[in-house]
Amino acid sequence: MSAYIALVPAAGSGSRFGAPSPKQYLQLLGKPLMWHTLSVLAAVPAITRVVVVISPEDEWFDCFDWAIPKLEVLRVGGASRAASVRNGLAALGAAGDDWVLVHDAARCCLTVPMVERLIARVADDEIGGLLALPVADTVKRATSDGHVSKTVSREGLWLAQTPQMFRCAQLLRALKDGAEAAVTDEASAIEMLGLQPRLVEGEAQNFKVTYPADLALARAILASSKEG
Ligand SMILES: Nc1ccn([C@@H]2O[C@H](COP(=O)(O)OP(=O)(O)OP(=O)(O)O)[C@@H](O)[C@H]2O)c(=O)n1
Ligand SMILES: C[C@](O)(CO)[C@H](O)COP(=O)(O)O
Repeated sequence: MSAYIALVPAAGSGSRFGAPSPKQYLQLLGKPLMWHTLSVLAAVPAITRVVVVISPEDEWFDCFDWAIPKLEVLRVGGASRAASVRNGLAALGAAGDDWVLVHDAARCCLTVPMVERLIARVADDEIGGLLALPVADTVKRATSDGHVSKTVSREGLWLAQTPQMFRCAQLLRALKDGAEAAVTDEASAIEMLGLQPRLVEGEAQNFKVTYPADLALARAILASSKEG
């Protein structure tokens, strides 16, 4: 039987957030932000390993007591998200047909049901798939000076989230085939092989903490989920 392995790229610097430490280590309800992310993945019964990829120069990870079951750390992060994922996959020691669920450290409001929905919808799929959200607003293309050049049909447009779930060997091949420079997510690399990943409905709360204002929203969501 194929295993399900969570791989969490966490080697980014959080330049858009602009905090003194990378955003994945900011305090959120008394824990580092990515503690919430890793805890959810570890709580999914089907997932047997939760592997976090940090930078070789990371000076923060060892400052915290993570106390998360199934957690492993690899200090093989690269210069881009895709390089961190590729290096992590290469170092995993997984079987080629194992499933890897790549999830951004910075998407800390993920829930167990979201992950289970992805697994249930994709496990029988040949290729794999990802959580994503259908675009709900009117979409504008901008001119270079910030005016509307045209309104784009939202029909068939989705916003990619994570986890993104693929077979280990196929994803590694996709990321090795020179795709790394061109892709911002795993699905794009798979698409470059001519394949069509499955889209599975995500949720708005599974947003990526990117800018400072995002932290208050993440705090509110996590606090209310603990109250309920
Ligand atoms: N070289 C990199 C760059 C990013 N990431 C990870 O990829 C995820 C999504 O990236 P993003 O939100 O863009 O994070 P940063 O690169 O840290 O942010 P920024 O682009 O603002 O610098 C994050 O969990 C981040 O830590 C990574 O592992 N290795
Ligand atoms: C993978 C991703 O989360 C999909 O939306 C996203 O592309 C990663 O963040 P980045 O800002 O593109 O690095």
